[in-house]
Amino acid sequence: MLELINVSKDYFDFEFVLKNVSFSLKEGYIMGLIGPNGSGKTTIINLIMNVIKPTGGEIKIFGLDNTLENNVAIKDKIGFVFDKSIYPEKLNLDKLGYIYKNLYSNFDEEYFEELIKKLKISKLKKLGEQSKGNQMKCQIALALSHNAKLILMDEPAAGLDPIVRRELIKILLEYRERTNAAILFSTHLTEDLEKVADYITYINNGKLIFSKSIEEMRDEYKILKCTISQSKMLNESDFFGYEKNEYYFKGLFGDSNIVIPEGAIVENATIQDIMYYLNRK
Ligand SMILES: Nc1ncnc2c1ncn2[C@@H]1O[C@H](COP(=O)(O)OP(=O)(O)OP(=O)(O)O)[C@@H](O)[C@H]1O
Repeated sequence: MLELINVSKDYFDFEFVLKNVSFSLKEGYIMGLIGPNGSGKTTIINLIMNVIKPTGGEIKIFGLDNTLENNVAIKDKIGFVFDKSIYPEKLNLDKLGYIYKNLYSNFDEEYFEELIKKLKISKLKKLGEQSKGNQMKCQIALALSHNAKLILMDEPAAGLDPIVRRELIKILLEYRERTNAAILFSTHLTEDLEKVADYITYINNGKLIFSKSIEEMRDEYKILKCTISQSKMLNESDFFGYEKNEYYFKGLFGDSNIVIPEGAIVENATIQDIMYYLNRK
């Protein structure tokens, strides 16, 4: 469905913003794209959308090279949300719905109306007169309105309140159920991903750190918490990252052979723990 093979991007030939990134996503699965600010998430989404060109590597969508000659066929089946609204501010959802109906071969008017109701947005208010969160909701309704088989979303939950974020998760799960689409979305809101993602792809500094299923991640990364005196018997180099002060030690590890000090607590790492401690190497 979506495959990135050794994709690299640099600007002005000197600084790589992405280096040899490879991962794939199958239909019917939801993948969260995570990474610190400036790590390359938006660049990846823009490359998949063919808005910018890679310096090296290949991107395949529905088995087709995402180059210009396949652009129309591919775009027809992609629903997208960018981190900033790309539509003229004087348009409203009513007009945009009309444009989408003419642009996409599978526009579903009934479902579009349903989404507008669920997201509680106005069809008639101009985009420029709507709050940032509501502009995002408009993009989401449009992205899901035409039976796209691949949904790409760059920070769709940014600026949404917690209630709407929950609704968005429900909508994405329902959409996947309806269409068996693949959904890739970038976010800093890792607790949302715990609820919805099947796979996590972690980018840091333009490099792929991992692309794994949530189950693999849970098996592979654990958190150990103990007092500083209990930690004396630990080998700190066994940890991907850790923090300690004069009272406690907390670290991320993966090796099931490490000896756990008596009284220490071992628990599953959250996505946020994994990002945080891998960054503290
Ligand atoms: N047009 C450009 N010219 C030069 N460098 C660019 C350009 N666009 C992006 N970059 C650089 O590419 C790197 C990755 O940026 P990108 O926007 O993909 O990160 P991100 O992971 O989406 O960040 P954030 O979480 O802050 O949105 C950054 O260092 C950025 O400065």
